[in-house]
This record gives sequence, C-alpha cells and structure tokens, in this order.
Amino acid sequence: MKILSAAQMSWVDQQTMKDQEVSSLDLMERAATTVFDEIKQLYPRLAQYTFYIFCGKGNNGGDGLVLARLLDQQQAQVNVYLVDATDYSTANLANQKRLSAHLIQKISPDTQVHIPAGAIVLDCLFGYGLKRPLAEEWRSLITGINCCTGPIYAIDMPSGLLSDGPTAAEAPVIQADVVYTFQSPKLGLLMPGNSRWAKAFRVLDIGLSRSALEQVDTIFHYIDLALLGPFYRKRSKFDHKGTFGHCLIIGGSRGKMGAVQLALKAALRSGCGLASAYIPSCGYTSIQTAVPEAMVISDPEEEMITQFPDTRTFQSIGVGIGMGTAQYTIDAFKVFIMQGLDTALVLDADALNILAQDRDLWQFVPKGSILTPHPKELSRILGTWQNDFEKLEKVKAFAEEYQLYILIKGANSAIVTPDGTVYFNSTGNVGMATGGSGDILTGILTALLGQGYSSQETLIMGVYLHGRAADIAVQTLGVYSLLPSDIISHLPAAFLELEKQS
Ligand SMILES: NC(=O)C1=CN([C@@H]2O[C@H](COP(=O)(O)OP(=O)(O)OC[C@H]3O[C@@H](n4cnc5c(N)ncnc54)[C@H](O)[C@@H]3O)[C@@H](O)[C@H]2O)[C@@H](O)CC1
Ligand SMILES: Nc1ncnc2c1ncn2[C@@H]1O[C@H](COP(=O)(O)OP(=O)(O)O)[C@@H](O)[C@H]1O
Ligand SMILES: [K+]
Repeated sequence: MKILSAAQMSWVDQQTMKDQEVSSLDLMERAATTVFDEIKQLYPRLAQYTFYIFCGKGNNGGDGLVLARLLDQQQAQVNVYLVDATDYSTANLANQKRLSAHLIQKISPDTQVHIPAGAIVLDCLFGYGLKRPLAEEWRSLITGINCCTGPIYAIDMPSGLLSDGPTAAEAPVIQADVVYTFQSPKLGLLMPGNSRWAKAFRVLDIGLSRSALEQVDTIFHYIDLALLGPFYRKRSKFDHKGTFGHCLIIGGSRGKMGAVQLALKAALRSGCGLASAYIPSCGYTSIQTAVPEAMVISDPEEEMITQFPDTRTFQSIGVGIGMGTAQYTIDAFKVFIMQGLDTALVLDADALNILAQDRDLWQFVPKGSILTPHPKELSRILGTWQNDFEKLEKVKAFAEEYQLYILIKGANSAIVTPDGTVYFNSTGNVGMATGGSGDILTGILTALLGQGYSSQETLIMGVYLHGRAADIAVQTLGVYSLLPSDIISHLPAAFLELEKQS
C-alpha cells in the first residue's frame, strides 16, 4: 500500500471526483460513513452514548458534521463544537445546513471546554490540510479536549499533527486513542516519536480512484499481505533440502547462547534447507539438545568466538547475535569482514556494535547486506537525530553510501533500501518488546536470504511474517505473556496465511 503525502492525497481526491463523477460533498459523505460504520461496530447501542464532535472550518470539519448528522439520526446524544470562521470550505458549509442548528455551538481556538465523563470525542478540527504546527492560541482548546476521560477518535489525523514532517514535541496536538485515516496511512502516523498523539490507527478504504492511486509515485510504502504475494514462492513436489539453502548463524557467548537457539529455530520454521551454527564451544551440548535439526560447529575457545569459519559453502550467513564484544571476537570479526565476502550478510547486534566503532570497516561489508539495528544500535552507527524524519534521512544516506538494506526496528519497523525506498511494517505488537524477539528476526531473514529471495524481498517478507506471527500469538497469549519463542511457534500460522493468499 502506498503512503501518500497531503499534496498527493489532495490530488487523488480531485482525480476521484473527475474519474467517478462525484462531488466533494459525495466524497465527504462516503468518508464519514466509513467512520460511522466503525463507530457503530464499537458502540452498537448508539442511543446510549454522548458524542462531543469538534469541527474545524475545512473538509475535516465537514467530515465531523456528516458524522454528527449520522449519529443524531441514530438517537445518539450529539454536541457539535464548530470553530467560528468566515471562510468555511464549501462542503463544510453545505453540511452545516444539513444539521439541526441547535446541535451546533460555535467556539474559537482559545475556548476552554469541559467534557463530561463517559463522553466520546471525535476530533475533526484538522486533517491533512494542516499546513504548519498549530499556534499557541489553540493550546487551551486542545488541552481541554485531551483532558477528557473517555476515548478520543481522530478523523484522518490527530489535529495539530503534521502528516508529512516533524511536529515539535511541545506543539498543541490532540492525543488520539485511535485515528481513522482515509485510504492511505500518513507518514506522521508511523513515526515512533508521534506515538502519544496517534496511539493506534486504522486505514479506511473510501473507494478513491484506483487509477489515480496507481499513478501516484512515492518512495514510501506500507507492507501488507498483497505486497508479499507476487514474490512468495510456492514449493514444487521435486524440491529437496538442497533447493532451500544452507544457512549459518554465527554468534553466542557464555550466557548468551539462547540467542543462537532462537535464531536457529526461527530459521528452521522459515523454510531453510539446512541450518548450522558457529558458536563458542560452551554452547555445543545445549544447542545440539535444544535444536536437534541444526548442525553445530564450535570455536576452539569455550566462552567467546575467536575465529570465524570458512563460509563459502553456505547460502546465507547471519552474524552478531549474543556474540559479545570481547577483544578476541572483535579482532576475529574484523578479519572475517575484511576478507571481502561476495555473499550478502544479515548483520545484527554485536556485529553492528563492532562495525559502529570503526567507520573504515563499512566499505568491506558486502553490498546488499541487511542491517537490523534497534534504536540504540542505530544511534551507535549514525549518531543522534533531532526527530524521526531526520533519522530517516540519515539512514537513507548511509544505505545509499554503502549500498546496504537497513531495518529500523521498533513499532512499524522501517526498511530502507539503497535506492532510498522505505517500507513500513504493518504487523507486530508491544508483546514483542522482550529480549530475544530480534534474534528470531535474524533467523527468519537468514533463512529467507538463503532460499534465494533478494535482500529486499527477504526483509519485506521476513519483517511482515515476524510481526504477523506475534499478532496471531497475542490473540491467545496477550501482550504481557508473549515470549519470543511464542513468535516461533506461531510462524507456521503466519506462513499458512501467506500460502493461502498467494
Ligand atoms: N480523499 C480525501 O482525502 C478526503 C478527505 N476528506 C477530508 O478532508 C480533509 C482535508 O480537508 P482540507 O483540505 O479542507 O483541510 P483541513 O480540514 O485539514 O484543514 C484545512 C483548513 O485549516 C486551515 N489551516 C491549515 N493549517 C492551519 C494552521 N496551522 N492553523 C490554523 N489553520 C490552519 C486551512 O487554511 C484550511 O482552512 C481530510 O483530512 C479528510 O478529513 C474527506 O472529506 C473526503 C475525502
Ligand atoms: N512495540 C512494538 N511493536 C512492534 N514490534 C516491536 C515492538 N517492540 C519491539 N518490536 C520488535 O521486536 C524486535 C526486537 O528486536 P531487538 O530490540 O533487536 O531485540 P533483541 O535483540 O532483544 O532480540 C524487533 O523486530 C522490533 O521491531
Ligand atoms: K482530525
């Protein structure tokens, strides 16, 4: 799914009116009705609820006015607070007239509101039309709304949050529990720094012109199952273990051997033909026992890796998890990386930490390799950033300079390719915030790369399935109790969904 900017949304909006011969008013009715359907599903007995609907002067406010009419028709208690203006949009004005006047109360940006307990707030002050951060005069209204005890649903965007650029931490912005955004996710909804304003969002299909959506050119994409379908490979009857690659996980140190176990199990659940590990010798028995399907080569040293194996017979190599940064390991890793390998690697954890200490090493990392840093590892590599948008630019520049694929891990993990394309993940949940989740991802990615998927395909598919397995798992286990190993045990269900869709 494409992620569109405000300007692109506006263009698609205009094209839709032409292509489908509908008016702005029709489109607004359609958009607001999709939100109304969602709200009705959440609160089937609408007549028992009170809604506080805050409307601006543009089309986002127009959506709010339509919603107010639809809710009023279902006997919900409706209170509309409309910002007083002289320049309402045409569709906004038309919808004011279609609503009983006694429901509307005019307010100004500095009005202080008090929302009673139990009321539901619909935020329709500003959508993608917000051009710059809201001025100070809006603070009292926004703060009043944010102080409500009930849920806040934002229409299209939380008001005050910019769709395409950074919003200052201290800016007045609505803190939405759920954002119902139209047709395409907006960048502002995906950035971790904006999470207190957009706690969750849902993309609602409002039937905008397919051909217009296809024509829009963007570097930003949102990963869904449809994106994986075209490159997912079905297996044939005569395939054998040699077809699916021999993957190697290099990592582990005394006390951190579990990382390698998790990665191996995840690799085996992700379809590799053969899986091997290279580890310090203290882990030999535990790995052989815990993962009988895997083969183990051990370093002469007990506690840490002091030399790297000959990797020429492996189709893919994942390096760094649980590996530690003992000087012997650092020295051995440097020799390994400086030999000039011709296979793309999956580099995580301590492999990244070692590389981060010596910028001269990056030139030796094979082109097309995959880096999977979490935020701390990323800052060790790139230094600091002012906001998520600047972080993304820094990652893009680095990915291009060294021709690498970089995954910025977290909620809505972002894949950045060497040509500057960015894919945001749509799966995953906070239950994954437990040590070990990343080791599993390394296993999945190494297995997919070894099966011949390109680095880009590996990342799109691996990151999606990793999160999807966790999403399936939390349906029965919940976010508090989810263990990284539960992600592995639910990988089959995630793969089955993909198999069915393809
Ligand atoms: N295809 C679509 O995308 C559709 C969009 N619709 C709605 O229309 C919205 C966009 O409508 P508009 O373009 O009218 O924009 P908005 O309603 O988001 O806001 C625009 C108004 O806010 C003012 N404004 C912008 N920045 C400001 C600031 N910093 N301080 C004070 N005022 C500011 C503008 O001058 C303008 O009057 C979408 O977010 C969505 O809710 C739907 O009604 C129909 C379908
Ligand atoms: N709140 C969250 N929502 C979605 N995914 C998450 C969340 N927190 C963590 N994850 C995912 O879990 C994994 C954690 O990786 P990482 O921090 O490297 O863990 P570790 O190294 O301890 O195994 C990443 O893939 C990340 O995207
Ligand atoms: K809004």
